[in-house]
Amino acid sequence: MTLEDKPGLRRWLRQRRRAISPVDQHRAAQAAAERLSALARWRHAKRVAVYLPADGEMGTAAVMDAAWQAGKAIYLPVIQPPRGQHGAAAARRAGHLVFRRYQPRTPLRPGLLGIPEPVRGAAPCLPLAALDVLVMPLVGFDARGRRLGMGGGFYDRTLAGRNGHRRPWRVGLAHAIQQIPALPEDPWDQRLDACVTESSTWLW
Ligand SMILES: Nc1nc2c(c(=O)[nH]1)N(C=O)[C@@H](CNc1ccc(C(=O)N[C@@H](CCC(=O)O)C(=O)O)cc1)CN2
Ligand SMILES: Nc1ncnc2c1ncn2[C@@H]1O[C@H](COP(=O)(O)OP(=O)(O)OP(=O)(O)O)[C@@H](O)[C@H]1O
Repeated sequence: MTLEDKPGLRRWLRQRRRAISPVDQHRAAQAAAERLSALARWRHAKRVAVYLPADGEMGTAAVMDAAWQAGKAIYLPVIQPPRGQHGAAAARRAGHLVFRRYQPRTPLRPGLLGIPEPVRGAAPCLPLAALDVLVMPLVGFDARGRRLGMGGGFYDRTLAGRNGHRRPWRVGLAHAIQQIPALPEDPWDQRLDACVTESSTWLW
């Protein structure tokens, strides 16, 4: 495997992430939540998008509890297939994300790729530009803020073409073992503004 091989890197990093024990997962998520809560951009944010962890991703329960307690509104990503099309295959090809409000009692249902999402109608949608902070899940990141995701291209497509607009601050949340020296970068890849792990805070 070379560092240019995104699918190989993804498999290897996902395996490492899944191998973290539940106790270590919990400890790491607490530590990462404290680090994130200390950042000024986070403290000043009123509307934040988070994710529900899957496949060993850094946990977000502590982050969400802290956000609710601080009076922030939380939003979760919902996969949208391209206009006029349906199903997981269409979503994978050209889908993007919208963000739905999530409160402690909002009903969830598995979305097109199996990750739970607030059900339609139960929660209002917010345009990306109205979010102050976008907490992004990731498979890998490097020392320059490049991000490797699960491979759907959803965050990349959702953020594409928004560089001149008001845009949320993009912070990755990850385990330290997800950092690698240098990731390959494709022209459509969207970089992180910051990344928080259980042991470090990176600001770019
Ligand atoms: N927690 C979390 N939520 C998220 C993302 C994410 O990366 N993490 N996404 C970031 O884009 C979007 C979902 N993207 C996804 C991309 C690929 C797979 C995936 O490959 N899942 C299975 C196969 C499931 C299937 O095909 O039905 C797998 O793990 O192999 C899942 C979600 C929105 N929500
Ligand atoms: N702005 C875009 N316009 C069109 N296609 C895009 C765009 N961004 C990404 N894609 C497509 O999405 C696919 C997956 O991209 P990539 O492997 O970089 O995903 P990822 O960053 O790992 O996933 P995610 O953002 O969902 O976490 C690529 O094949 C690419 O063609």
